[in-house]
Amino acid sequence: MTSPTSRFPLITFVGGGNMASAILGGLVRQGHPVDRMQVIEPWDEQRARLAQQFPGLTLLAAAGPELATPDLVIWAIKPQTFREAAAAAADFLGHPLHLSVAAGITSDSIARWLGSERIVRAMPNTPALVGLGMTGLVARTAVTPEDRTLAESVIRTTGELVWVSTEADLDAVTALSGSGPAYVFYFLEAMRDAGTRMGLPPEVAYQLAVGTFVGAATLAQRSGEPPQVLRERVTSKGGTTHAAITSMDAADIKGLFETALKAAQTRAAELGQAFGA
Ligand SMILES: NC(=O)C1=CN([C@@H]2O[C@H](COP(=O)(O)OP(=O)(O)OC[C@H]3O[C@@H](n4cnc5c(N)ncnc54)[C@H](O)[C@@H]3O)[C@@H](O)[C@H]2O)C=CC1
Ligand SMILES: O=C(O)[C@@H]1CCC=N1
Repeated sequence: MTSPTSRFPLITFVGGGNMASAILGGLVRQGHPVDRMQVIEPWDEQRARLAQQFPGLTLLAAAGPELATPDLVIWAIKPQTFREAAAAAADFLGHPLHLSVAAGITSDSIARWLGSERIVRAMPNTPALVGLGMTGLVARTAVTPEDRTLAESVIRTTGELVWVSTEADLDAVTALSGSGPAYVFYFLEAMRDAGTRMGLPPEVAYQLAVGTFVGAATLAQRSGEPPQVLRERVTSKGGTTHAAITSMDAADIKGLFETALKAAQTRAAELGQAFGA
């Protein structure tokens, strides 16, 4: 007999860490039944955590015959362990769509390991945990429009998405929005610490910094105006902002930022080479 929830695709996660939890959370929030999802996660403590967070979820310590039936397999493991996990799963797999969130690992490698061409690569970010993720996606040529729709429907539960044309573009996405939340947290630390050195209590400095990021990002999103216009509106002639931006320009913060992002992009390609096939 057909289960009343069987209209939902059956999804298996390989790896049940941060990213898998973020996507699982998004799916559950949007009403995807837990009995249409399963997770392969070898670490006992992490399985216990998932069991508590998502009661009723099927949790498996290793790949097995359960992998024959899913419509979608989400690879949410580290680039370093992907090859080993793929080897352990390959013999059990049916013919699902594969969605990988691993940084750097190319779809050529994944296709070779899994013997499948139906591969979408995604680069999400951790704000997916609160439904405000930003994900870049790229599809291998064999991926059908229906496959794209399935991948989109899953990722959309975690926030916004954009499709890019090439896997090289996905390395740039990785450097920009994949790693990007860490840059924001880094600035939050710097602003909190600077505020504290200027005499504010740390918690007040931190509250001001977070509120400023949320407010400025929301303003940029809603106004649709270019960031330099928004910046100029803050910058009074001969005023305080001008003093700060002049100091940042003198230190070439924008140039340093570009160097940093290019380092992340290069690292994504290196991970693909080092841990791919
Ligand atoms: N954390 C982030 O901000 C982002 C991470 N990513 C990518 O997501 C992937 C996963 O990252 P996280 O979730 O942060 O890592 P994580 O370390 O939180 O999760 C990985 C999980 O995989 C499990 N695992 C290890 N070997 C396994 C195997 N053979 N089979 C099944 N599971 C296995 C580990 O026990 C762990 O729980 C990485 O490839 C990373 O590049 C992508 C975007 C953002
Ligand atoms: O740092 C990393 O390698 C992963 C990919 C993007 C964010 N975290």
